[in-house]
Amino acid sequence: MIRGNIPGSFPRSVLEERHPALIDRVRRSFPYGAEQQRALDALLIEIDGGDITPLPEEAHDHERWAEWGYPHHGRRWLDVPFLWAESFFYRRLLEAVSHFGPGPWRGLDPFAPVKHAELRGEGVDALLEALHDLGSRPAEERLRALLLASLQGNRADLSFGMVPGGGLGEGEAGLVVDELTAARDLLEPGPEGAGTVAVIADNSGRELIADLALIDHLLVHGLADRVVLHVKPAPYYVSDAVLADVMHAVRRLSFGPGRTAGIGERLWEAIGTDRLSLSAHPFFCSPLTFAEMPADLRTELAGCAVSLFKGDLNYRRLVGDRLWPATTPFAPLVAHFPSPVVALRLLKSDVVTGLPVGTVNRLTATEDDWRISGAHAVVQTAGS
Ligand SMILES: O=P(O)(O)OC[C@H]1O[C@](O)(CO)[C@@H](O)[C@@H]1O
Repeated sequence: MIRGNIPGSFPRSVLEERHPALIDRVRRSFPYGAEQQRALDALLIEIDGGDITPLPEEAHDHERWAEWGYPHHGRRWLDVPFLWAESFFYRRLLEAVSHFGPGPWRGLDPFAPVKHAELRGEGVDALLEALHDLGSRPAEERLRALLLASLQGNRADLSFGMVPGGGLGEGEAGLVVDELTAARDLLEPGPEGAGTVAVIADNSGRELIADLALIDHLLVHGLADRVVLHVKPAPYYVSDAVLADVMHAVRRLSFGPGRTAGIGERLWEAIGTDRLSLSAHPFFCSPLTFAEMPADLRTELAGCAVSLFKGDLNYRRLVGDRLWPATTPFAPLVAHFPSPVVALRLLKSDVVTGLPVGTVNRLTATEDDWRISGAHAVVQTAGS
């Protein structure tokens, strides 16, 4: 189990450096009132070597977190499982800024300014242009490009596979595991039709726009009869998509150049007819792994033809947030999942599975931070 108590480790740097910096950034995002400022001060002190305190009893999800939090309350943030510590940190941050409170701050996304800046930025302009250009390429080529665009959505350079990898001769998009062909095979309709595809979203902005373009392609080309896009029910891990971000992204597409406007319009209509459904289950802001997901969500996902997992955090929750030897086979680790799986993931944390031994040796010999740098990626599949 990954924890933050190893000096020099990645999780430790997240808990000791990124989280305090994030509190600072949230303070600069909105002119919060004195009550919120005091609560942020208290959280800052607590995460700096203090003991974890539970949510206040009046919090709507106090009971749920009391259950999930047992037995971590009262321990140091560094000593509890990293996934739990990160999840609870975001929940506490929302508490500090009165996100669920009865007052005027209720519902304000503390990360909205960051998200909106990205949506207005040049990266999104470039992506929209690229999506327009992509429309003239053959459908088969487009699917591959869209899967790669979705994979690389949170990378700086979005040029559909033209991005150089980690300089290790990995070929397209820095892939250290490339099961794109198997992913496309899984998306082929069966004799009874294509069925429902679940997309487990990650970040808003560029990544979500690329995901939405992929979803449009699946619907237009009959690779999905219906798509369910699973987003977070509350702001989480800074840029993770919530429902409002989907709306902003669809509007951005609708007002985009050339063919991208058509993508936005089709998605708008698909939402209105439930061919594209939006879901925001509480599980997605919980500290649980997919092996522990509640029965209602498990039943829903079991009915899907394919579940497409985006990003690092979803990957950690899929295989378990553990220091697996990087050669541990991927498929058996996700055998608990009730539908076939496609994972599109940049490597941004210590959790890695399914790598060939030669690749692990090569990466270990040449780069200290290959697990966390985001320079490498995997497309992994399981199930049939
Ligand atoms: O947006 P992604 O791809 O899920 O990445 C988020 C990652 O960032 C971190 O929170 C580190 O800040 C990781 O722990 C996490 O897995």
